[in-house]
Amino acid sequence: MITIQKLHKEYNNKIVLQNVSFKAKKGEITGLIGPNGSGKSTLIRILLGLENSQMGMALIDGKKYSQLGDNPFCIVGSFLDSCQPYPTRTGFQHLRWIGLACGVDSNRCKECLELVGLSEAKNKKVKDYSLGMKQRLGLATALLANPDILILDEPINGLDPEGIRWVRNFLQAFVNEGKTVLMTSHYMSELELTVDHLVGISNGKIVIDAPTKDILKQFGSFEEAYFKALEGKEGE
Ligand SMILES: Nc1ncnc2c1ncn2[C@@H]1O[C@H](COP(=O)(O)OP(=O)(O)OP(=O)(O)O)[C@@H](O)[C@H]1O
Repeated sequence: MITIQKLHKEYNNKIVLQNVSFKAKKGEITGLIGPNGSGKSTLIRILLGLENSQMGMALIDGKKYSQLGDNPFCIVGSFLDSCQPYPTRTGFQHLRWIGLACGVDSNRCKECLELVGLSEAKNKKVKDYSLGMKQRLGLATALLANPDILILDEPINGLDPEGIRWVRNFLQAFVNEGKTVLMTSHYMSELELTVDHLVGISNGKIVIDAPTKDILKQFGSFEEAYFKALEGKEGE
């Protein structure tokens, strides 16, 4: 489980996250939406120990990332849009390099390439991968140490419909094993099909935190729910 509790973050006196609290539960895909600059990536970076917050907590199974032990990759796998593989390495070399850092052997690297459908492209250089192939490689990297939790920043960005469908099916099978996913995306209608729970953020504040089925029952779509929630906040 991922627990975000009263998180507060400022950069140069500009508030980016304000009293943000929510949970991403086991057995569920939780989607995090919000416009550009609303604080989604900052929240994820805090969760992964790449940034500090001024107040509040971001916990993975009750612990800060830095308290997860010698091999946090076994507990949580992540995919950050900003982390690009070295372009002249092959897909396999990229995984092998990360695998060596987290105690994973070359068979598991091959297995992960197979899982994401990149076996045939394993000896191709990353610079020759399409965007969709790079996204798949990012997912393979997150899965390398067989974690129970995935934290994915924009995993479907730029994917074609087949790729998006593949990621959806993959993540749903992942949480059906009792695992946890937290993912961000701008594609609201795709998230309707993918996530079990939605958290909406605007100007660093939570504006939605509800199960998908309740949102769709009440508003018909994530888009309607999100913009209604913003109207509600404007009136406060
Ligand atoms: N290292 C930093 N120093 C100063 N300001 C930052 C830094 N990182 C992020 N910000 C600011 O924090 C705000 C939130 O950025 P963040 O990247 O978290 O938003 P986001 O919701 O992920 O946006 P997007 O959807 O465009 O990826 C933005 O105003 C951004 O300029």
